Amino acid sequence: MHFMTALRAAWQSRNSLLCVGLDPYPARFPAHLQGRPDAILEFCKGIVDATADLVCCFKPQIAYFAAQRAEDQLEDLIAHIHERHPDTPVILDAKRGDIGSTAAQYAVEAFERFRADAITVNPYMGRDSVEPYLEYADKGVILLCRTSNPGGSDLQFLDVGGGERLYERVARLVANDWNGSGNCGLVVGATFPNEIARVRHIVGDMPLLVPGIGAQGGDIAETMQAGGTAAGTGLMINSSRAILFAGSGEDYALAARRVALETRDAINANR
Ligand SMILES: O=C(O)c1cc(=O)[nH]c(=O)n1[C@@H]1O[C@H](COP(=O)(O)O)[C@@H](O)[C@H]1O
Repeated sequence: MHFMTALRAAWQSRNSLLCVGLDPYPARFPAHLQGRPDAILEFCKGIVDATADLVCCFKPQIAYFAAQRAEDQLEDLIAHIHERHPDTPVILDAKRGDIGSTAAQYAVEAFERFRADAITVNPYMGRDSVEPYLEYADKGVILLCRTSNPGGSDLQFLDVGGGERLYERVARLVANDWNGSGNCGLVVGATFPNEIARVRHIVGDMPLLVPGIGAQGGDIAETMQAGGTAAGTGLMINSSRAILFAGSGEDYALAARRVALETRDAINANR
């Protein structure tokens, strides 16, 4: 199924705009999982199974798996999500960016090896560097636009002419030129609600991945006001650490579910 079709269906069926980010950090795992060779997979499966009915998508961050030599566990985790929660799209957060021939290999890695439904991509190297992902017309390609970190302003806020800022140019380019297959989305941080509103104005109803609530302190109400569409959807609002590490005991998945539920409900209260 097309990523966008699956996302829209999940927004409706789950009544949720929440994306749970899967950033497994072994030092924060509960004691009963510490030291197990499959700890990353088991930790993430616990979170996924406890929260799947509350989310519109999951977003594993590849660095947390690669740093632990656990790419095989990432493959197994995504297979588990497809098998047990088939209506829940998976965004592989990899923020790739390279020349076309190399990008083609990254696209194979994301969509064929890991079987992700969407990937995050850095647009800085331009259209030909993004083309190999766009060619997978049923997969989502989610481009960094206005990132949540403070240093994002160093470049993304530069005036690229006529008062237009770089992140606005990215939004305009993606909406007008790169989205021929309707499979593009943009990343805009919850820590910058004014920019979420600017991007929403530029791109219409295009889905926005919005990290930055929870551990980074972004405001849910401001995010919703700035980025929600007329239909009350259009957003994948990501929270990782605040949900993953809500508890530190054997019942960590229950604690994660409690925070995921609160977060989903806080989002819905502002739709
Ligand atoms: O592309 C992303 O997901 C992303 C973009 C961005 O601008 N800021 C950002 O925090 N992220 C990711 O979103 C997640 C945020 O995690 P928490 O701050 O723990 O909720 C991490 O996986 C980041 O890598």
